[in-house]
This record gives sequence, structure tokens and C-alpha cells, in this order.
Amino acid sequence: MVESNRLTNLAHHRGTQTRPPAVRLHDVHLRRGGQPILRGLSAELGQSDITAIMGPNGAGKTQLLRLLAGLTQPDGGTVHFAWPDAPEKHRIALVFQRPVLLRRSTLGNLSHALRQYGVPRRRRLSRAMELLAFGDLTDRARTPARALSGGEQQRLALVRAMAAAPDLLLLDEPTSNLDPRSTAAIEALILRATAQGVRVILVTHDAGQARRLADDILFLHDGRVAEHSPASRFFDMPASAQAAAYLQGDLYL
Ligand SMILES: Nc1ncnc2c1ncn2[C@@H]1O[C@H](COP(=O)(O)OP(=O)(O)OP(=O)(O)O)[C@@H](O)[C@H]1O
Repeated sequence: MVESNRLTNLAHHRGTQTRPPAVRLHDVHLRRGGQPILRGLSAELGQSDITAIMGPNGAGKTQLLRLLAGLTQPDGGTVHFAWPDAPEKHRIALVFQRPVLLRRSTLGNLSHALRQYGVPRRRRLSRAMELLAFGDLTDRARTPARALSGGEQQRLALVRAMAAAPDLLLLDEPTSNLDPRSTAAIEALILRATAQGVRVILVTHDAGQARRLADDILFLHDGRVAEHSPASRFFDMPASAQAAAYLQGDLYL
């Protein structure tokens, strides 16, 4: 409880200064298996420190995140990043809902990632140690990743994404399988990442988490943006009928 209040306060005291968006989506369409998934989605994202993408199951949140990560291309419309070489040049990192880790130690996973990201060999160990400390995983350095708890595995996945020194960190329901204590640890890590200048876009169904962390909420419904509002306004006075229904637990597709 103390931890969660601390996070709430941190979130409220963090600057909500606006920057140019990290990514601009215009009239984006995406089809899968012959079905429209995203249907003319337009949004400017990454102006604030943390944006939460919310919406009911099947609204298209994960597909939008995959698009932002460059894992899929739109069937129509445009996606413009603030960086000409994104997402190829490691400016954007994605953490999946279930951590995908190598069958190596915690340290081995980080060293491998640093090598992949082109960090010179002489700098890898010191950078890996920094990342371990960043994730409160120093005492787990030699532990096989598969022997870590679920919360520790997700922390490792998150700090491994930080090994890319990303400008934009995309997180798909990073705490959906975790208990409150592990969730608080991940939320603290997310805030620490923003303190280092990383912008975060996270998909979450956890309204409490979105309230604690997010500056703004992008609410998707049926492949479109139903609402994009500052978090305080979204929760106190949602502008769209869909968001109001979702927050009351009434929205089904
Ligand atoms: N490869 C695919 N082929 C066909 N349909 C797909 C494919 N991938 C996703 N879909 C469909 O696209 C829609 C959006 O999926 P997506 O995973 O983005 O939703 P979501 O908002 O993240 O949902 P959830 O909250 O359940 O994770 C869903 O109806 C899903 O069934």
C-alpha cells in the first residue's frame, strides 16, 4: 500500500510536459485472416512519459503495439516515427506479455542482448551489471533465467529491453500474470525508465495501474480510437460512451 501510494505520488509529480510525438499514425488499417483489425486508426503517441492503451479484449491493442514495434506493416494509412531510422535501430523495444528468455543465466541473457545491440565486448560486462542493478537483479546474476520467479523474469525481460537503450519502450500487459508485490516492482522499474528519458507505451487492463502510471490514455474500441485523454480526465469523466461502459465493467464486444 505504501509502495502504491508512493508510485501514485510519483506519477502525479512527474512532469507532464509535452514533446513532439514519438509516432504519428494516420488512418491506419490492418487486416488479419481477412478480418479488419484496425479500422482507420489515427493517433499521436509518445508526447508524455507514459501512455496507457486500454480497451476491451480484441479491440486491437496488441496489434497496435506490434505495428509500433515494426513487427507488422499496416495494410493502409501511415505510421511516422520521430526518428528516421526507427524502429530498426533499436530506438523502440517491445516486451511481450509473457517473457521470452534464453536458457541461460540472468547475466547471460543480458550479455547476449548487449551483443545483439552492438555494444562492444569491453563494455558489455559493466553495462550488464548496471542493468542488473537497475532491475534489482544483482543477486540473481548467475541464476538460470528459467529458475527466476515470474516477477523476476518479467523484470529481466524489461531490463533486457533497456539494454537496447530505447527511446520508446512498448509493454504488452507487463503485470497481467503477477501478484501485487511483483506488480509494484515492475511499476517502479517503469517509472525508473522514464526518469532516464525513455517514453513508455503500455497496454493494460488494470485501471489502477493506468491511474498510477499513465499521463494519458488511448482507449481503443473495435479497431478505432474511441478516446485519447489525459488520465485524470479519462477516469473522472470519460468522454466516450465506450470508455464509460468499460470502466463500469459493462463493455462487451
Ligand atoms: N493472426 C491473426 N489472424 C486473425 N485474427 C487475428 C490475428 N491476430 C489477432 N487477430 C484478431 O484481431 C483482434 C485484435 O487482436 P489483439 O490481440 O490486438 O486484441 P487486444 O485488444 O490486444 O485483446 P486482448 O485484450 O484480449 O489482448 C482480435 O479479434 C483477434 O482475434
